[in-house]
Amino acid sequence: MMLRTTDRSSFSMSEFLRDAGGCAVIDGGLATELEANGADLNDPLWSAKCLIHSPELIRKVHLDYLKAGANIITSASYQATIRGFESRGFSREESERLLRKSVEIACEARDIFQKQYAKVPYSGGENKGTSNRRPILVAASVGSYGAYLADGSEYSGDYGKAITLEILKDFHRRRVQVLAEAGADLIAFETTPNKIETQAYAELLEEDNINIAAWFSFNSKDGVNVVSGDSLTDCASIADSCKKVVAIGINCTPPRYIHNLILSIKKVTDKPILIYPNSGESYDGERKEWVASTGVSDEDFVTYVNKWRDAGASLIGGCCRTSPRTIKAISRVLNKSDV
Ligand code: MET
Ligand SMILES: [Zn+2]
Repeated sequence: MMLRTTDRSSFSMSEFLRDAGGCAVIDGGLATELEANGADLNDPLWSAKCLIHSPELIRKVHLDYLKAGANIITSASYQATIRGFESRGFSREESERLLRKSVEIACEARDIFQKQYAKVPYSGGENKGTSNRRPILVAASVGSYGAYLADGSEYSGDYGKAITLEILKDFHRRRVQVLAEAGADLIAFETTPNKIETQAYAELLEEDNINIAAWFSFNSKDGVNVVSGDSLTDCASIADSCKKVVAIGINCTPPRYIHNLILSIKKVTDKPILIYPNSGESYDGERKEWVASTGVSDEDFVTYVNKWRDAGASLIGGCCRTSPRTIKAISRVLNKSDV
């Protein structure tokens, strides 16, 4: 029997962006929208808890984002890790099955949307390049090692001296392989807090048995560097050098910082730039809640969108505490005709 491995590393972001009309809409916050739909995610697995208990809710939220105009939906695997599932009593096989399930749920939502809701279904293949239909990608989310630790270190990027490049590669390797083979179009490395993890992802993508395109997305809390204090341009340059990386950008960062960060990234890459800021509220890791005072309304958020596009971003969406309403507003600003 011949073994076939899926090779999605030849995915073309420029073709996708052309089909999407030059600019694409990323979905909004997944975990926070699951919470808005009633899920209790106060758990080290965060949104991945729903893979075990409420997959239908994940499908609904993906579908809500597609109905709001998203071109890219991001799977519920941000905090889904083999080690995390194993520590909850799942076997290695069951843990891998849950990872695959995150991608399958997103693919199901895309299928349902294309059959039931899309005004003009996307058929890909022979119809590629024809106008008047919305291309949709499934991105498999990979959150950082800090997200797995669930101790707030995805927002400090401080893993301590004991964590080496090899440890990070070993932590992510099988997870990325499983997600890559589950049918996603690309991997979304999200909320990447430091340079060492950026390097780990880049080296993993060069390995023979990982064949998928990826985007690298960083977070910042000062509008200049990534959250650890490492240089954003150093991190973006690592991403730029990696052939499998098809877009580079920023997520889960307050909207007010985004413009400057786009300009920094643009200095070191010609690859497409993606941004999906959070609502501007900040997460208090100790109290485990969002602090609302500096939040940006959906109206305010979308007033930034044209500015971000003019600065060079071509994939725009939202992260934590943004919702299908935010995505609908972004789609309208970007003139998506089918929303
Ligand atoms: N894609 C993830 C989500 O929206 C990103 C979380 S950032 C902490 O749930
Ligand atoms: Zn976020």
